[in-house]
Amino acid sequence: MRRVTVAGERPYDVVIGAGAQAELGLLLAGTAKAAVVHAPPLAALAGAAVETLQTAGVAAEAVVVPDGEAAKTAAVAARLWDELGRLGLTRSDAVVGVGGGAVTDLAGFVAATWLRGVRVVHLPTSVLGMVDAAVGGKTGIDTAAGKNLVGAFHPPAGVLADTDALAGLPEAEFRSGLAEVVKCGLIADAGILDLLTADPTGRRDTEELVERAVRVKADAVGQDLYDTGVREFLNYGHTLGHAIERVEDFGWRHGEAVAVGLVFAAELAGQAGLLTAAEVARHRDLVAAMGLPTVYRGDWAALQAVMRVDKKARGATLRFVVLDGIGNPRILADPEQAWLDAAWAAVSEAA
Ligand SMILES: NC(=O)c1ccc[n+]([C@@H]2O[C@H](COP(=O)([O-])OP(=O)(O)OC[C@H]3O[C@@H](n4cnc5c(N)ncnc54)[C@H](O)[C@@H]3O)[C@@H](O)[C@H]2O)c1
Ligand SMILES: O=C(O)C(=O)C[C@@H](O)[C@H](O)[C@H](O)COP(=O)(O)O
Ligand SMILES: [Zn+2]
Repeated sequence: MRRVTVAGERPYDVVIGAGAQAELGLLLAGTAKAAVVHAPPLAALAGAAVETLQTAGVAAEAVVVPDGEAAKTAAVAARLWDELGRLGLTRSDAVVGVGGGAVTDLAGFVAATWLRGVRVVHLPTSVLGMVDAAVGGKTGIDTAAGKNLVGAFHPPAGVLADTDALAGLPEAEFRSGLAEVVKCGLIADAGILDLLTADPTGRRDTEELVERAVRVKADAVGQDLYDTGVREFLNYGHTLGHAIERVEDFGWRHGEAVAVGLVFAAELAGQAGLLTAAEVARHRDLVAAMGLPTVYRGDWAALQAVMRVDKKARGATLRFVVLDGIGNPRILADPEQAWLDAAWAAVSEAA
């Protein structure tokens, strides 16, 4: 089993490997009650988690929420608070999130807010959840204005990334998760880029890729839980990516939108003279080889309006994560409109 410790006020481990789920009973030993939150497609895995907990003496109950991004709404959060009330969940009890990033974001947010904070343990079941969403304590839901606009920083008590769960993950979801992996490679770990260049499917080296990406995330989060410094670099590709998700009414997969956002950010850095043409091409070629989109045709004015509510914006100042050379992220504030337009042209008009 691979283990990555996330530093902080209450450090916790991300356990990665086949059978990691079995550690759930140990993690929550002595807990009286747990609510196991999951969407319908993960009923079997959630059922197994409930059984593991019951065997460990925890009165666990499954609570079903809608699948995918539809779970990340205020209405669903309110229903979940009602469920926790019905179960009588107290401050010594716990919430368990079983599923992709949408479910762990919701479960984490509800745990952060219920009684002003109860423990949450995540059992991510998608690549994206394992490498990113379940780790680091960013929790949240969407609003009409955009992605993750309501939320809290609430680190989990533990993350069990059981790679056996990936057997049932649809191929498109697997690929989508790899967008966050290649993001980590581009901002911090050339080894990830080498592995994905050798096998762009990510199938040959899945566990190593998951561990490496988790290490990149843990390193940033351990230094900057509250997103005021180095953690912002984990948002590489997300300024346009989140805007695409919003404009598409959350019908695009997160990783697919981020993939286009990575190419856009590289083009922007090219315009700013921070990346060479070859480095920009490396972004596009690798993302394309991984079967992820590099092109998006849409309403540029609408996308720019949504980007203004990106969490990195400060007042009227738009701030983008860009690379000053591969592996060297920095913030680019208020880029020239001509650079933005040229980067947009490059992702929207590409043949
Ligand atoms: N909190 C964070 O730091 C953070 C980081 C990255 C992404 N996110 C959020 O995560 C969400 C995306 O997560 P996602 O890509 O996992 O999407 P998702 O949670 O919407 O899951 C995608 C689909 O895959 C299914 N699925 C998941 N695991 C499965 C399995 N093992 N077998 C069969 N089906 C399975 C789900 O039921 C769903 O239909 C977005 O809302 C994004 O904003 C959060
Ligand atoms: O953990 C972070 O910090 C990230 O930026 C990771 C992102 O991949 C993730 O999508 C996150 O949810 C985005 O956060 P937001 O603050 O831009 O909503
Ligand atoms: Zn993301």
